[in-house]
Amino acid sequence: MTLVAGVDSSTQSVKVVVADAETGAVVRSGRASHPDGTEVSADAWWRAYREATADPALLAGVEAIAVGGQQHGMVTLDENDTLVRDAMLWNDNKSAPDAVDLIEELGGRAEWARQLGTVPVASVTVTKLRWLRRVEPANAERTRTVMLPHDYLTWKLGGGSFDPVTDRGDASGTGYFDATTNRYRHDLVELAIGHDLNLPRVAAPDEIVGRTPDGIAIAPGTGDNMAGALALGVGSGEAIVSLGTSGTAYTRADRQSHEPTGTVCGFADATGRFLPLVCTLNCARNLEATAALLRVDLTDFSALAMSAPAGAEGLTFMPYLEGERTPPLPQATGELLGITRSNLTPANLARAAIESVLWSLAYGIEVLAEQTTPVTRVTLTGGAAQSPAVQAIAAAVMGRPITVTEPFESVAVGAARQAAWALTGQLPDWKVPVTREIEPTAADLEAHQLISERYRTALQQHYS
Ligand SMILES: Nc1ncnc2c1ncn2[C@@H]1O[C@H](COP(=O)(O)OP(=O)(O)O)[C@@H](O)[C@H]1O
Ligand SMILES: O=C(CO)[C@@H](O)[C@H](O)COP(=O)(O)O
Repeated sequence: MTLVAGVDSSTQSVKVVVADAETGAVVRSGRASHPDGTEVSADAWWRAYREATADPALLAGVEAIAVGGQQHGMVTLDENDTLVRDAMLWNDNKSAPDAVDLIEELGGRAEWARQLGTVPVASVTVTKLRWLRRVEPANAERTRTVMLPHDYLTWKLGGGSFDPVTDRGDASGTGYFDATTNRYRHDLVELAIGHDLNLPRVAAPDEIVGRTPDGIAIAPGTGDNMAGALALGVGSGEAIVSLGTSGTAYTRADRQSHEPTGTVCGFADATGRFLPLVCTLNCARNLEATAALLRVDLTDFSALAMSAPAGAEGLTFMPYLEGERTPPLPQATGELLGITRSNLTPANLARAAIESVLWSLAYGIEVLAEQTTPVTRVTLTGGAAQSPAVQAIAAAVMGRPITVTEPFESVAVGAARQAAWALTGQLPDWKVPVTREIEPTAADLEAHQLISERYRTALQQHYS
């Protein structure tokens, strides 16, 4: 059996899978945690990867490897290739004012959307470069190279034996790469940080970019959402919804999107096409926080939520506990609305927490659908997609048929699939493990209307 490995270096943890290159069946896996916080040393990810792969049996016999990584994080290196400072992650909001400045300097939101397909928000790397220049000018001055989290790990895997590389998918989230021409926009790097920087070479998706010291072939890797898309395959009319630290919803497209409000990010996928995507900052951790408040574990939290009626008897949980990216409310905080003496129950609160994070993504899907093609089906992935309540409530909040897969590490498996592609020269035909299809009932469709209207109104009234 030919073995390949895939790595998911995401916000909260690193997961490594080893799979059969022909079928994609996972034969071994490992994981380790990442430090908390929105600024993290890139070396902590490397240490976590080494911890996850410490058992020599894990990677024994593996012929190729690739990394899928959390998007956008700014990793800066000086002229000696030493880290300048901790990486600023996609969920660090400090560069929100820098996003506003950069939008204005290029001529407004519509102009960014026209030129790059993405309107910068604090998540996007280009705004972090500007933040560095504004807040830490000495660090900006020292910076010679900028790369993304997956680029750094890929480079570390090779032991520095090749120049840094990236791929078109992850590069498309930097705010200084044009995925239509497949060229970097060095002018935007200069606009942001004040001087030009070395940027990783954009490798082809099926390229072997180097080897580990043990001789394992290294594929270019990609962003975590692009790797997830590679594992799940995005069918026509389908949106994938990933419920991890971030909530994301994305579809597949043959052309770049130019959505001028910035709700849809015009990213590229890992195969040469496009991956229009909507991302929220408040997702699985809101559920964790609510479960902690209710003093229940995630299993009991799920049961509690399912014991409440759809709509949580009017309890409305505005989910912006960490500010928000979509809609762009970086300074917002959450609110609990519509509280009455009778509806303030643990069950309704659990249900409202789930309805709210799913509603944010349902709202994003409506905008995605307007920009691309009608969305007729939603596939759930990511940690919180394992919750039975999330699965059941998704049909009501999204108002669409929901596909739920068996628990599987889609990002790591997608990275492994890219590794198999680079190794064999052919993108292998791996099966997606579907568990079940949930058709929305008439009651779900009614709940969908009610929840959409209630949350839309609350957003307009309380956050505009
Ligand atoms: N059964 C569950 N119910 C709700 N949340 C869950 C469940 N299982 C895992 N999670 C949450 O999923 C998150 C991890 O998902 P993951 O997709 O691995 O995130 P990331 O890729 O951002 O690190 C954690 O916040 C965890 O609490
Ligand atoms: O910023 C985005 C997408 O634009 C996030 O989706 C990050 O890529 C982090 O992903 P997770 O760690 O939540 O999977």
